[in-house]
Amino acid sequence: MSNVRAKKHLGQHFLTDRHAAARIVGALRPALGYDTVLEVGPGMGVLSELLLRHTDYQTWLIDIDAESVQYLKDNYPQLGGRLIHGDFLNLDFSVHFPGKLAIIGNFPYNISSQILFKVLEERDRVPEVVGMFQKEVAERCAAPPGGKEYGILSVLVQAYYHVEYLFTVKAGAFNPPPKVLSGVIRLTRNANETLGCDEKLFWRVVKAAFNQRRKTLRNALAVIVPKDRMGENPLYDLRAERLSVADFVQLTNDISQQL
Ligand SMILES: C[S@@+](CC[C@H](N)C(=O)[O-])C[C@H]1O[C@@H](n2cnc3c(N)ncnc32)[C@H](O)[C@@H]1O
Repeated sequence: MSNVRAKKHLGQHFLTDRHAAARIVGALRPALGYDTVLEVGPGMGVLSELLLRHTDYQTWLIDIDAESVQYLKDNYPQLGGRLIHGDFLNLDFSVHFPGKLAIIGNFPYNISSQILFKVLEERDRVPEVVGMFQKEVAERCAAPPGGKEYGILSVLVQAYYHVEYLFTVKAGAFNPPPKVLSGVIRLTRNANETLGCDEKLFWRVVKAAFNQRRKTLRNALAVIVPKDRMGENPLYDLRAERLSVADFVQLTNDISQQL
């Protein structure tokens, strides 16, 4: 079977380091309460092969690339309808996945943020994510308040998931090698399903706060609530990067009362 030709526009860098592949797959914990694992972007199946050895969950694959899908069909005929040719970003979860599922992947780096936002949309059916991203993106997801990596992605991901940075993977572990380092992270859904505030407003507040991250929140959030109605909450005198998720929840509740 000939190999899949790597296509740059689809972010195709195939992992050749089997030790790293085993660590990624080994980071899944089906005991968290799922019996399905969806791999996004399986390519030539370096992770899929390991996933398919497990009997405590059922493995599904989705890849946008017709050549990869044909390769996987030829090599893993047992997958049948669990191999989807399509765009993960347009996947309708309710069609295939009535229950909870974990998501895993060595994700295409050109659409990292969109993948994370799709996961956030589906957060109530996705208790766990194990994934490889460009190292900077993985670090942004895990970043604590206070630093320059801490931003919209950090707050929104951490609002719903506990984030662990697991390990770094060098460029030489791939064919062709990417220009950047990669980082593997694990996300575990928080026990609390809701944040304790108006969540739509929370998202607006977080985005507005970081859109003008050099300003204090009193200035940055004036697009949502007029300054003269902001009250005395001392959080308004800080910049976005100083606030924890709990602070953003508190601020959202404060703003809700003023609107
Ligand atoms: C970095 S490669 C990883 C391949 C393989 N998992 C590995 O580790 O060697 C990313 C894979 O994602 C696929 N891909 C790119 N965009 C996608 C999308 N929107 N939906 C599903 N798969 C996508 C590519 O075709 C490619 O197979």
